[in-house]
Amino acid sequence: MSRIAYFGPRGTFTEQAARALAPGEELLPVETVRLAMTAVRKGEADAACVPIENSVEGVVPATLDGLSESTPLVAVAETILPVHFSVLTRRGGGEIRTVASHPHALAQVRDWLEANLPDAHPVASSSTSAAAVGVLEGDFDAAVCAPVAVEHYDLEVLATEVADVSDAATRFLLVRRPGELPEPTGADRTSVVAAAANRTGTLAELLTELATRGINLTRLDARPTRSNFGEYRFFIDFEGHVAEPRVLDALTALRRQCRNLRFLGSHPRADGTQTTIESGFGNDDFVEAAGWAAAVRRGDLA
Ligand SMILES: O=C(O)C(=O)C[C@]1(C(=O)O)C=C[C@@H](O)C=C1
Repeated sequence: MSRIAYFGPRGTFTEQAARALAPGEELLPVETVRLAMTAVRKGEADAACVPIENSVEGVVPATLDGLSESTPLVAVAETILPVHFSVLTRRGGGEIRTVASHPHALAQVRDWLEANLPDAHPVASSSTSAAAVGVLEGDFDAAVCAPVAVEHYDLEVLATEVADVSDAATRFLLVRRPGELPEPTGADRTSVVAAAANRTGTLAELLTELATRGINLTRLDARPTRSNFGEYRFFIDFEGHVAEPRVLDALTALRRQCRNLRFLGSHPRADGTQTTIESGFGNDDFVEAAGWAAAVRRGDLA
């Protein structure tokens, strides 16, 4: 049985994601995204489940930073969960003066809080279920949580299906130490992080390497390198799998442009969207062209 560390404590959306990504495996709740990754790096867990991006609030910075620091980890699977919250309070609790949750969660229920708990003060907690623990312990009066939290914490449900954007969703990754890659499926995502040099056109050069190979981007984010003010790491997700000749060709070109490039994995997309391949950019086109060039090199052209 594998051991899967996840961003906890028990009752987070990430726990739900971990159950979906690793059914039947042993789950290990840890306090932060970073500690979940550290558990994998140290060999205390085989994989970690972490949130990567939300359709309303965007990326989870702790996950991007965790993927670019220390020793490499690669994403081997992902899942997308719809995000509707439950608001939990202490049993028989009185006035609600503070309402706690993960900052990503609070940002997704701002309108609801304004309309329903206008006098409650929002307080950031390390995760949605850490907020539930805080309510139990008397630190806050209400918590905005994943619906499963109520199964773990003896709290009263004040509201369910709370979401300012009704079809909000969060994507989660399962990350491991580098090893065998998942097989390509035709609906895959490849991720890299590049610390590009601070000079004119570097980002444009990297993106051009993908564009000229007909590779569609699915996400682009920047995070500061933390060493020099104004220097960034670019997190680039794109369609395709590194087992495909055109993607491997693009990756090789990115590495040529940027020595500080980290491969973050190729894995099936949770939404099942097939890779769009325009005419002339197919894997067969790349193989045929490479064969032709090799023949030229050998002097074999008829
Ligand atoms: O705290 C949790 O329950 C989490 O799993 C984290 C997280 C996030 O960071 O995006 C996951 C889903 C929701 O969007 C809100 C919080």
